[in-house]
Amino acid sequence: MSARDTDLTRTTAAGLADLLTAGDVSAVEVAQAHLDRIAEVDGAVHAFLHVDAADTLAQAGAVDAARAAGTPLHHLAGVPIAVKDVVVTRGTPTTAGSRILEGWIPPYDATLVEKLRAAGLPMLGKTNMDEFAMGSSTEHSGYGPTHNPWDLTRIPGGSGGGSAAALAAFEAPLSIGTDTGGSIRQPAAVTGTVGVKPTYGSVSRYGLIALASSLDQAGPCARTVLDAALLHEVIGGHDPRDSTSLPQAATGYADAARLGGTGDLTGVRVGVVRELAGEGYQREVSEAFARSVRDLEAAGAEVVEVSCPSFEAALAAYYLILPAEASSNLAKFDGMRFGLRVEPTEGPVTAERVMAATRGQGFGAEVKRRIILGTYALSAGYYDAYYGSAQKVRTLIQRDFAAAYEKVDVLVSPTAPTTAFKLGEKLDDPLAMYLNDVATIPANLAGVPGISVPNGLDDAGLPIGIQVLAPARADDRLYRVGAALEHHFQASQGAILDRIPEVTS
Ligand SMILES: NC(=O)C[C@H](N)C(=O)O
Repeated sequence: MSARDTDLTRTTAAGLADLLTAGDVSAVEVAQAHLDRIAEVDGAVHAFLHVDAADTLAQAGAVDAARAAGTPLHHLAGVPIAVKDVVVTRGTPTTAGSRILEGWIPPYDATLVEKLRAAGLPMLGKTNMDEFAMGSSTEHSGYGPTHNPWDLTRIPGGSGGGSAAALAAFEAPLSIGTDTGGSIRQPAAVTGTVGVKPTYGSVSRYGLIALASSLDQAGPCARTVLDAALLHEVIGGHDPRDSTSLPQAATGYADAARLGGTGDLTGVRVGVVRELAGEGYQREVSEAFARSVRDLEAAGAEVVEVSCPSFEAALAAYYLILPAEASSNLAKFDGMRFGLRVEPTEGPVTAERVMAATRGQGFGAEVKRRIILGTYALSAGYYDAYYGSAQKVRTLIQRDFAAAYEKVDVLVSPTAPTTAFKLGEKLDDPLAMYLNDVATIPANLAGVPGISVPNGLDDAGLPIGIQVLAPARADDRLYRVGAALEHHFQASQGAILDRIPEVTS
């Protein structure tokens, strides 16, 4: 790999866009540099499930040709991107990390993929994830785990560990994730990258393989807050093909990031959520959070403590609502319509027996656990006690957010209770795994947006994240406050990813 290639893979998306616009590099060169990097390190990281170099280079070549012909292009045209494998891509295998979808090639593109293609962002490949986005470590992938580039013996977070690891390993400058309970923000936190869960309904769900439809939200992942904002503007906006899509354009995010990048937060009211700090958080995570709160005050923000008592019940409510919705969404994987089909080894080949054999073999243990939980929670005699109660908690959480936002503009908390743990450490303990999302889940239940921004390293040199939450449709505030936090952190300690050890295969 040449020195120039190294520079291109370490350049931000905004920086690459400037180089491309100025004609200093071609889209093919940028794509090739990232493909070389993937070839060099992905054997060790395993961020990608599928890479098709010829296809990526063809997309990049088309951008170069359009530029040469004088066609007006989007500013990010030619900046390559990795896409989580839960997002359907026409002609490119899409598995959602599950063996049950092995070999399935979608006949259409998700709306967000159409938007990426229209803006000219060449797709580098599909990234690894926990099966159907169920997990916080990417170890539940049917295709083997992704390794955290900071320490290959540790998890990269989940479910979108591949999308986060690809950024931290400099394999891609941008990626797409989905966040149902924290799957964009928690991987961002444990890999030292930036991840945004937009307001529910602000990025189309059309073409996402649904986990829990009332919670799922696709969003941008990047190495800087500005890059995430630029990507959000590409993928966001109303989509008539998604019945829960908001009638709102995705504009003003990059401007908000630039404003926050000055470091000034005069007049911004920030709430520290009492229930999302303190007990159960790793010491260094709490210390880093306290330091950022002082940074926010120094930046001119007015910081107060707020209480959201029902957040204590968020995790429990989530683990009723999510399995209930997932058990219904996953019913379509029946061995007849998509991907895997397993016939019973003996006896008659009936539809029911093909379904049982396919689902028995095609789904992993975590998926089966949640289907069973969800089916139980929805069953006639228990519906009110479980699903009904969980929906009531959801309303209480929404009310807590609404009351908090009467007093403050944004809320802050640590993103995840701990830094990256060892591969295998929590695999036999589902509850310990679920607790990773304790601070991220309330936002999904309420539909409000959140961002995770790098916020330091623990004593072992592993990244820590801070989360900013805003009211629905006020995603611009995430970018303003997130960029200010990034600015102050970098001014005192430099960019976190400058301290990542080189990946050795
Ligand atoms: N997709 C997510 O946000 C999922 C979350 N980590 C879970 O296991 O449910």
